[in-house]
Amino acid sequence: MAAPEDPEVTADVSSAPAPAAEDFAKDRVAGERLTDPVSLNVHAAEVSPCMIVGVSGSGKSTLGQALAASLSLPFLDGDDLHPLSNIEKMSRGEPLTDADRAPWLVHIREEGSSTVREKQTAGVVVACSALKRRYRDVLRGERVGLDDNKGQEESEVVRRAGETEPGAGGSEGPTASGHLERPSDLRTFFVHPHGTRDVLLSRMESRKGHFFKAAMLDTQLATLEVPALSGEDGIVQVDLEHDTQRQVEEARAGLSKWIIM
Ligand SMILES: Nc1ncnc2c1ncn2[C@@H]1O[C@H](COP(=O)(O)OP(=O)(O)OP(=O)(O)O)[C@@H](O)[C@H]1O
Ligand SMILES: O=C(O)[C@H](O)[C@@H](O)[C@H](O)[C@H](O)CO
Repeated sequence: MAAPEDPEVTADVSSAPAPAAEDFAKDRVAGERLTDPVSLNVHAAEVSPCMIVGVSGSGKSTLGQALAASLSLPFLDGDDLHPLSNIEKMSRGEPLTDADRAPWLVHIREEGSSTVREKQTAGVVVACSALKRRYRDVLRGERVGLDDNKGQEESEVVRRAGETEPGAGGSEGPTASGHLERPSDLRTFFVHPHGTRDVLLSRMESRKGHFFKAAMLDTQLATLEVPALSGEDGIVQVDLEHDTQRQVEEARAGLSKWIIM
């Protein structure tokens, strides 16, 4: 995958402190669900993650796996990369805050870039809710503040975590371990399956054994900043009600505006 132009690097800093490695669910950490890596036939040096974003139950994992297979790229599921504390919180029916999501978003960006490096692929497809524009900016590798007005204490957590790591250049993004790539190294695109609350609710209610409670759908919808309406670059919206194969075709058609496939 290749992108013709670099996104602008933001000046502000933030993300949250990275939980220790052992805080992340060992059996969920990236790797076991990766598809076999095969490079795309592309003609430029840059590689690109493609993030499938949206509220719970919108079909991110289903579409992400299918799109990854279609593009012969590895797939990562953001749900597999949450710290255990986030899983426990969502299982109790409590929505995550910006401070809960910040280290997770940084971890996803890092896993995406390390997957590309290790598997030597032209990109990676990742399912991740990324409900707000600032979350997507973190996934783009930009330095942004995450602050959901939960009070000074959380803001402070986020601010401290965003302090530049020793040795990090002024234009480099935030990182749990101090080595996130510059945004231009790994340009990011977003595919959003978008549809109605009724369809989302019926999909979630028919899903058994998932940690996410259907009642939290409304908090997700209230939090969602619809990517196509947020003035962002690199956004493809697909119809939630279309079958997966059709969504893959829509996603590929949209991405072809920026990516040589
Ligand atoms: N295009 C589709 N048409 C009909 N059903 C679908 C489609 N895509 C996914 N589903 C179904 O909807 C449910 C949710 O899908 P999926 O788990 O992929 O969503 P998700 O956004 O990854 O959810 P979460 O973030 O909560 O894990 C599943 O039961 C899945 O089989
Ligand atoms: O941002 C969030 O609140 C969370 O990431 C959720 O969206 C879950 O990860 C997922 O969607 C549930 O399956």
